[in-house]
Amino acid sequence: MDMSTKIGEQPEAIRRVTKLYAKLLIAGFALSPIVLIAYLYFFQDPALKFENHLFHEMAIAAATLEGVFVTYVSWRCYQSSGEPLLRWLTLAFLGFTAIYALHGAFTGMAHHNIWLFLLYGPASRLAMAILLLIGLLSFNQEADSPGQRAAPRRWLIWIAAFLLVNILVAILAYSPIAGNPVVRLTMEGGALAFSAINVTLMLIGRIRSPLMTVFGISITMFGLSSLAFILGRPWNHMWWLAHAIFAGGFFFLSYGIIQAFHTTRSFAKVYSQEEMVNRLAMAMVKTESAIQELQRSNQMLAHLASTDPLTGAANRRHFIDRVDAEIARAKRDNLPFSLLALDLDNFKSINDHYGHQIGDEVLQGFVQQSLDAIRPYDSIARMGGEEFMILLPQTTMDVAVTIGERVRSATENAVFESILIPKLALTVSIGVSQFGHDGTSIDTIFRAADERLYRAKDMGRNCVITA
Ligand SMILES: Nc1nc2c(ncn2[C@@H]2O[C@H](COP(=O)(O)OP(=O)(O)OP(=O)(O)O)[C@@H](O)[C@H]2O)c(=O)[nH]1
Repeated sequence: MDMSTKIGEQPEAIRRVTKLYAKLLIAGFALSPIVLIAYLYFFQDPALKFENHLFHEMAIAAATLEGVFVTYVSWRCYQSSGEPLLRWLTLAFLGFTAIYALHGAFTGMAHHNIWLFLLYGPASRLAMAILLLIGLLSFNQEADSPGQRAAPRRWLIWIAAFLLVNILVAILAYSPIAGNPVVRLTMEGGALAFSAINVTLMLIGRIRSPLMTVFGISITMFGLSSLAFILGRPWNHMWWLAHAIFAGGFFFLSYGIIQAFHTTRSFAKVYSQEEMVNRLAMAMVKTESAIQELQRSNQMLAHLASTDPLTGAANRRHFIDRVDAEIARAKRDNLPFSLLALDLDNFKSINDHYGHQIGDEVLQGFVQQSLDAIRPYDSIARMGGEEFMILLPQTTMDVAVTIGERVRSATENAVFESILIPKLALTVSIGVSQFGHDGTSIDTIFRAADERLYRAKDMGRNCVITA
């Protein structure tokens, strides 16, 4: 076997054939009761009966309990998702249970008034088929608001409607037309027709999420059970088979409800490929934005860790890293670079005269002025207090002096806009060193620049010293 063949890379023909096969399987499964119906129709004597009241009562009691349980689980799903389809499913189960229970309850009345016993069956299936069709028509409609979901009024109106149906069926059972075959056939045929419409609409609408497929198969079974009820007669085998087919559909649909309950609580959306792809895409977008956010935070942290918070200049540690890198580069490419050590003159007196706040603003203004005076690839760092350093890559001493001079005169002539105090005299003393000329280690070039800075101070400040 070729292990390199990946999923999704199957030949088109196989893909198509297997898809068609899957569709046929679903259709075959949904329609399989036809075989049983046909078997009884052609090979069984319709006069054969199994009239067992107790068995019927017990079966319908079990069906009623099942109906109550499925109604409850659907209702819980609806409360959670607000999906209109689930509201209608809940009502369909509730209506069916409320009406069908009487079919069981009146089993004993079968000999007294057969219609009182019989008509509740088709009535319950008709009500359920109508509600299930309305449910399908609400497929993918917007979810009900939490307020709408909880409102008891709606539910009470529906319960009243189902009780009214029960009363109407009783009235019908005692009316002269009760025995007219049209009555039962209209109800049972109606249930069959609504189920057929339901499945047809699903096929036309190409609604085929896995749970909706369960829905479609169940509705097909409900339709077929109505067909069997039409063909059957009370207590004969076709009639019992009809019960069994209906129960099969009911159980299968309840399986779908339970799946919804354990996953999204939304019948239409659970397991839908579209939904899963959407969720995956949403998760990916979230992950991506989280990663971007993380990267931004990391950059921010790196920036904070490497800059002086007051002036925005690099801090001492970061500057040392840069100089180290520059030393490595200079050694490798045999290129010069220079350093300026700067110290603001008589800065203490600025603080003393104008206050610390103004002193801070002067420091910030000085960094901005210096950035304007140096080249884009030069960098300035605050080494502490009012001491700064400038790294001048690929720069010899004479160029460094020119740049230092530019910084010095810019400082001397600066009018710090943020400062409202006129005639604030600010000057800077600068010592220059050059890698190679003054040594090849960070210590020696730092020391050389510092020594020249002190000499500049000694020589009366506001000057650039190189030796
Ligand atoms: N406003 C402000 N002042 C600072 C800051 N860091 C250090 N200083 C002040 O900078 C002054 C440095 O004074 P000194 O070291 O005596 O030097 P100077 O007054 O600049 O005199 P010379 O360097 O000899 O020209 C001190 O008054 C410090 O308080 C700061 O972040 N903000």
